[in-house]
Amino acid sequence: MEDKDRLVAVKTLCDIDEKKSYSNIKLNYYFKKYDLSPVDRAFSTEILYGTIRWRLRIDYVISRFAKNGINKISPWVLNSIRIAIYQIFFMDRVPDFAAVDRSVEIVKQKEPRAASFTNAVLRNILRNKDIFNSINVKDKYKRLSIEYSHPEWFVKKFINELGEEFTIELMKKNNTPSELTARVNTLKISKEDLVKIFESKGIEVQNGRLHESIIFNGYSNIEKSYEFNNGYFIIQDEASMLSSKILNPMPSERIIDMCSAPGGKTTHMAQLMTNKGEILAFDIYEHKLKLINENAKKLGIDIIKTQLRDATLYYEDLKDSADKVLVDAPCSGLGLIRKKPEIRWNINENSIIELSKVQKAIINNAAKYVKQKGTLLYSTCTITKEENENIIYDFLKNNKNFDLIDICDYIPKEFKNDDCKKGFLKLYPNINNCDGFFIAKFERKW
Ligand SMILES: C[S@@+](CC[C@H](N)C(=O)[O-])C[C@H]1O[C@@H](n2cnc3c(N)ncnc32)[C@H](O)[C@@H]1O
Repeated sequence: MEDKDRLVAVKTLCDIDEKKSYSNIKLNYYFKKYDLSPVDRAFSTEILYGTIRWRLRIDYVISRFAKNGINKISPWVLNSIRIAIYQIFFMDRVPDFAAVDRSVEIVKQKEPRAASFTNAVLRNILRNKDIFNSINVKDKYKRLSIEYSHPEWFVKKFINELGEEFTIELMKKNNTPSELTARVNTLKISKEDLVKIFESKGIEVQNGRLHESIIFNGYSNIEKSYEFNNGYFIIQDEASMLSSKILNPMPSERIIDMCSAPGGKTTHMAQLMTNKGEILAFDIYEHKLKLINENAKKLGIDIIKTQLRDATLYYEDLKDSADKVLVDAPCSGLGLIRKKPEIRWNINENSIIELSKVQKAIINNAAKYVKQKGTLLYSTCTITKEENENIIYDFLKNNKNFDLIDICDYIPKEFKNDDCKKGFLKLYPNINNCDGFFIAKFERKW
């Protein structure tokens, strides 16, 4: 079959819309099914993520040419049109006619009667290319929402909380792909030795901003490498690494990780503990616990004990039992929009409220497992107040035996701001060039 790369992008987009599939999982599934070459995979990936990122802006253009409105267009046809528009406006190397013709061909495969409509809409857009840059909407929030392709509630919420200039910078950054960052597994190899191996293989890596972090320069197949499969490194963002570093687990301590899968932080803590001590790692999904065990095995770690537990429930057997407890809570993930651009379309203000209830339940249980003078760390990969500041201040109100503690010593200058003295750190992609993240550390006083 011809042009499998674009077909894969359309199929993945339809699965995301209709079955709420995860983009990365579906994309990999279709890569294998259609046996795509590395070059085709890169092309599909660019079209897919670009189209998801710019969906609202693209749909605005379509809506100006589709007489009966965008809602009347079937997902197959709509997504075929969307990918063509992405190529026309964002990919200089693709000739306009190729973008149009290929999408018309894809439409023909499933809905031949819609081919002439697709052709007409796309050719009309080509004749009126200026429209992409003339967003004819008076309302400021709506206009910014279209211009930067983020939901309107997101624009309003963050302009109210962080100001217009900051929110625009945040959205601009969210629309750029992130670097591929990895954590060197110092239990198996030093950073210097791993970098030397990569250099000898012509794989470009840069030193990261943390002792154990490195950054790959555009190498997309790194997870197929011998070094990855032998556990010399794991893919992880620096913001996520900071969470374990700030908790500062020590060899021979007993740690509880309340929400641990797939084990990025659990295995990092084990690494910081030089694989000595004990980590109880919980998750609510059995299949996700398997991922932790697989990761730990690959990384040469044997101090992690995975257990199927619901962190919103209280377990008497764990009372006062841990030196340190990590709550890396399930959250809206709005700090990860660069890596998972669809998050912005799947989350709304109600889901944030629902998640904050789960987060409250988890942190309050976690506190009961901390020994006297022990520590509790709360983190999320999101930037909403509801899931971060509100949670920790509510927690302090209900747990008078805990205090926030200064975390400045653990934070390199590129990530630091004055809040570290108060005991927390909020990271933004546009400021810190990492995932959006929140970390707060408490000590149990009595
Ligand atoms: C942010 S992720 C954790 C990421 C992990 N700490 C890491 O660094 O790789 C949140 C995890 O919480 C799990 N989870 C959601 N609800 C839970 C619950 N009630 N109890 C325990 N785990 C839960 C999810 O399955 C998910 O794996």
